[in-house]
Amino acid sequence: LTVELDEERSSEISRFQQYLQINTSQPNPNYQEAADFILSLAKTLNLESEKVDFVSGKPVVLLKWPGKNPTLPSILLNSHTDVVTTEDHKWIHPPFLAHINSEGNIFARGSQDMKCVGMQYLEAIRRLKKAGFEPTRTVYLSFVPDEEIGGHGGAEPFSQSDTFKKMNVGIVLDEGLASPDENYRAFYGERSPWWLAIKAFGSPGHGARLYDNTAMENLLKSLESIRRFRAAQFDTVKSGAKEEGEVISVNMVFLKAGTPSPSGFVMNVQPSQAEAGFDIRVPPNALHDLLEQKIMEEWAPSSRNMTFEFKQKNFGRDVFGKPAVTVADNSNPWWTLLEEAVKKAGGKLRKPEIFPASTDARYFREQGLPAIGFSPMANTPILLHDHNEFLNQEEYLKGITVYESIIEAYASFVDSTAIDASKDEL
Ligand SMILES: CSCC[C@H](NC(C)=O)C(=O)O
Ligand SMILES: [Zn+2]
Ligand SMILES: [Zn+2]
Repeated sequence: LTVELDEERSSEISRFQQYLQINTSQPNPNYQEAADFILSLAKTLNLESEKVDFVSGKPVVLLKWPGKNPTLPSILLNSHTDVVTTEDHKWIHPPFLAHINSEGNIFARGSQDMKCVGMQYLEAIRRLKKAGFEPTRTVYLSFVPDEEIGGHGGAEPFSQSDTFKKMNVGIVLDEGLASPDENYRAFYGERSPWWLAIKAFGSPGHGARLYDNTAMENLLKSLESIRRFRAAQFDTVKSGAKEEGEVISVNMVFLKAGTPSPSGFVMNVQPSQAEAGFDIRVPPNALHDLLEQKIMEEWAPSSRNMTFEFKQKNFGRDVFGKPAVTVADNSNPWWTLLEEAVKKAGGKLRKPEIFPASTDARYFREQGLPAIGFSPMANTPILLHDHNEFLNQEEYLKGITVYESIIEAYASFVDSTAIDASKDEL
């Protein structure tokens, strides 16, 4: 049952609750209130702050903790301010109340994805400042809008802006996933979203007739082919040969066909068109050309009177055309520092993974920057986008300690090449 928290810990929890209580759910997020809240916290921490609308009405809040050596590349701690929608009546506690139950579980939309991380960054900085720590590298925090709908109003324009270039970012931290066991998870890349809609056309006709080339039949052939492909990919995950992030996933997300009638659908007319939509996720090293060919030749061939359209398509490539992944071994000091810092804070890390869905980290990787996805939530069921999303308060507080350790290590890190480079400039 709940442990009594001291005053400092109680205020950390209560600030988290306040952030969760701001309804920033898509499609109508209250961004202004969230921005005002973050700016008010920044003031209490003496951080420099700026609000930039790269897209009108979609504020990015930028905070800065200046380092002693501003010539060194900076650290960027990114989080998104929006959350996904909720079906309120299916929750045991209202999703924007941030109710804490007797076990210390804080129920709210965004408690895992990812208001926890945004607040933990700030609380870690609060603790580090109180302990008298001074960063060598500059630490930036970005609170960005619209991650849940693709980042086109947030991280995408931000990562491509002059404001971003001037920040001279050397490493980005962004969101990860909860872990049901005691090990934290860290992500060095992610699958690219391909959201595909296919349409089949065919001759309409009497519902009792058997004839070739109906729209439904044309679409069904695609569905059979896609289902076989999905099953084969899933089998390699089930057998343990591959991780979820290493295969192509294809899930049907809509089906649209039939001739409407006041009582539902006309039952004795075979319709002249039928559509289906798929959420496809493509691993960084997958062969894009082969998949595209498959879509053209098997899933939506024009020879079967079919067309297709991508609602979202990202190749996950950096500026050099290489898969946008971050090196996750000891040849990347940022990776080693993260591993050591987590350990020092008493945590354990699973081996690095490909994030199965999408995050804003892809935009920073596309700029050629290392970015690690990490949300310190161990012993926690994965509830992002689900009903009754919650995070335990003890786990939240532990996460702050983990970030204290990471931020201290990152902001103090001075490698020899960086020293040489900064000397050259003098
Ligand atoms: C195409 S952007 C959508 C982003 C969203 N992110 C997560 C983590 O759910 C997703 O993967 O669907
Ligand atoms: Zn998220
Ligand atoms: Zn999300």
